[in-house]
Amino acid sequence: MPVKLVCASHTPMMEFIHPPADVEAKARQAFKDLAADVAAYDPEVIVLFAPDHFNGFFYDLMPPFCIGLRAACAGDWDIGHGPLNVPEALALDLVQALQAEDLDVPYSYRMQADHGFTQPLELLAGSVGRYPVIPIFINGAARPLPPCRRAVQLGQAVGRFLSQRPERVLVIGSGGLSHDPPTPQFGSVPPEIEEFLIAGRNPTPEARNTRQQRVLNTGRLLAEGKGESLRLNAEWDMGLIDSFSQADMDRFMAMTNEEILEHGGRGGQEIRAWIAAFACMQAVGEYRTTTHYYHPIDEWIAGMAMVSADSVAARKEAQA
Ligand SMILES: O=C(O)CCc1cccc(O)c1O
Ligand SMILES: [Fe+2]
Repeated sequence: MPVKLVCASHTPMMEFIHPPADVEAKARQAFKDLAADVAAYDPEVIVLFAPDHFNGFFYDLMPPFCIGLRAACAGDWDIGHGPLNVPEALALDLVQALQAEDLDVPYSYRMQADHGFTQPLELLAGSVGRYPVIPIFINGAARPLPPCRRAVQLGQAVGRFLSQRPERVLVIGSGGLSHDPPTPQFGSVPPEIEEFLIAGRNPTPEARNTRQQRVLNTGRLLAEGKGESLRLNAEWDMGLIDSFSQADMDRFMAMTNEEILEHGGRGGQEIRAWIAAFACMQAVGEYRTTTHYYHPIDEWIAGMAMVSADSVAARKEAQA
């Protein structure tokens, strides 16, 4: 029944390209401090909302959401390998609880979890397999995207399910405040890239490397004030954090894809993961947030933020 939330940006570029040393040190320390909080909380299960980046989900069958009943690391950016520790019976119960609420949620017995999932598990939970985790994919990359209000509704329904459960739960939302990585967009790319977007699972190491170099190059250019990618937008990001802190779900129910793209860039669409996570938290009860970190880090193409939330009831108990 107790639920704690952590939402954080991800950026697999962390091990490959470096911002000024003091910026990097503070970001890493903030992740370490949060990981210590997570270890102290000692979750019995993690519910992880995260996007994919054409590593595990493709246009041959693109769901708006997907609950992993079994899942393994996709292997992109060399983060994590092998299976996630999914509590299969509990995940199946969740699917059925959502169905009972008329939410037609897709599920998978062979989900590939990319860095959207694996990086927060490594940074916040110590390793991919450390705690039982129910991975919930939210499409934030493949247009047409599910409306933000669907992420609110999904999150709330997951929260209602968790309210009925005895486990100590950590809810994680992974990804995007403002950032604009060079993820190819169907409709404006040549046929061979379209083919990749439709059926590009399990690429060769060479293909993976080519893609990653392109992302790293975009980071280099952004840090030099060059390139095509949208600048990071601290004002937009702080506004989002503020809305989450106020549990302003009305804003997210009405948030449009165009608005996100304009202010937050292509990667900004990943905000759906935070939206679902906070909607989940809100359905469990009143909460208070703590902003642990924010800094726009060009080299990492990330409005890098870390925010946690604890339920007011749990805080009162802790004080008593
Ligand atoms: O691998 C990719 O295609 C994109 C990697 C990537 C980079 C910066 C921020 C992100 O959120 C992200 O996902
Ligand atoms: Fe991402």
